[in-house]
Amino acid sequence: MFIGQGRRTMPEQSGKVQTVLGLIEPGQLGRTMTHEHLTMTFECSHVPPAPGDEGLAAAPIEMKHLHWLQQNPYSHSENLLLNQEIEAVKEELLCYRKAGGGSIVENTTTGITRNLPVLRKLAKETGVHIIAGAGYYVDVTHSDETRKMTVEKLTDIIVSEVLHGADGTDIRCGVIGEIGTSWPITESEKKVLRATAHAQTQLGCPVIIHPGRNKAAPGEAIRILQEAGGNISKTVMSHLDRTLFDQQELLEFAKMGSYLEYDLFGTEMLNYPFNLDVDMPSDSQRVQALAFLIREGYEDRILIAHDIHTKHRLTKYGGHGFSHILKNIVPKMLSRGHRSHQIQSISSPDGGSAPRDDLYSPEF
Ligand SMILES: CC(=O)NCCS(=O)(=O)O
Repeated sequence: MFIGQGRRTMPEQSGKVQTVLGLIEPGQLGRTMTHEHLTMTFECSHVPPAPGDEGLAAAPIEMKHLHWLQQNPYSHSENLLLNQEIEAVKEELLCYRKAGGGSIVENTTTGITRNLPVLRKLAKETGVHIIAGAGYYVDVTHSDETRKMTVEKLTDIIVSEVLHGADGTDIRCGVIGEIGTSWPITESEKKVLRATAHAQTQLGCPVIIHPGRNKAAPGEAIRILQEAGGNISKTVMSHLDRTLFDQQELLEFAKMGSYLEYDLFGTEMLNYPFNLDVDMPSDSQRVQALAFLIREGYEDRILIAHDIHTKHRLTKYGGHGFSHILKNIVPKMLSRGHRSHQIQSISSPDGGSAPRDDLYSPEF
C-alpha cells in the first residue's frame, strides 16, 4: 500500500500510505484486508437464474432465501447492488474496528461504480483507514471512450487518479487496482495492463490484478505487466482461491514473484457459476492452501481478504461480514498449526517493509 519513490510521486508521498483522507505512516495501518469493496455494483456479472428460480431471483433478500443466495449470488439483481448498503457497511466497519481491524484496501475501480466521496465519509465516520483503487475493471465495463484510449492516455489517467484525485474529486487513490482482466485477455484489457505497468513505474505504488476465470489467466497477466516494465514484486494476484488449484501449477505461478491473494474467505458455494469446471473451495480448504504455500516458503507473499461484493455477505443479511477473517479464520489457522509469527507475516502489499506485527498481532 505504499507509494514508492516513483519519478512522479511528490516527495511527501514517498514511503507513505495514501488513504482517502490523506497520507499516513505504514505503522498506522494495523490489521489490513487487502481486497474488499465497500460500495460497488456488479450487474456486469449477472447470471440468469436457473429455470424455475425466477421467483427467488426477484424476491426480497430474506433469511429464508439465504441459502439459495449463497449458492446463486449473481442471479439476484438486487444482491449485486452493494452501493445501496452504505449504512450497513458503516456498521460493519465499526465492528471491524472493534475486532481489531485497522485498514481496508477498497478495490472498486472504474466500471463497477467507484464512489470516492462515500469512501471518504465512511473513513471519517468509522476511523478505519480506507485506501482506494485506481484504474479499470474488466472489458465488459469499459466505455467506448476507454476502448479508444491509447496506452499513454490510460497511463496519464491512472497516474492522475493517484497524484491528484479521481472521478472529478480531489480524493486520491493509493493503489492501482483491482485491474480487471477476462479470459482470454481482451485487447482493451491488455492496453490497461500496459498502462498499469507504466503508471506503476512512474508512481512506485502497488498493483492489484483481477485475473480471468481460467488457470492460465494469472500467469498471462503477469507476463504482460512484466513485458511493460511492471514491478511484479509489488503486484498482487487476486482470487487465487477460484483460479489455481493444482499445487504444482500454483508453485509455478508463485515463482513469478507476485503476492498470492486468497480473498474469497467466507464464500462457501458448491458451483462457481462463471466456470462450472471449478470446485469452489471451502474456508477450510483455503486455510489448507495457505498452509501449503507457507510450507513451500511463501509466507511473506500471501495476502487474505473477503472480497465482499454482494449484499448477502453483509451481517445485515446473515452473512459473514468484514470481521470473519479476524474472528474466525485466524483462530482456525492457529488451531491447524500455523504459528502466530507466520500469521503475522501474511502481510500487506508493501514490498516487505510493513510493520507486520501490526497486521496480525500476537494475541491471536
Ligand atoms: C468484485 C470481483 O471482481 N470479485 C471477484 C468475483 S469472481 O467471481 O471471483 O471473479
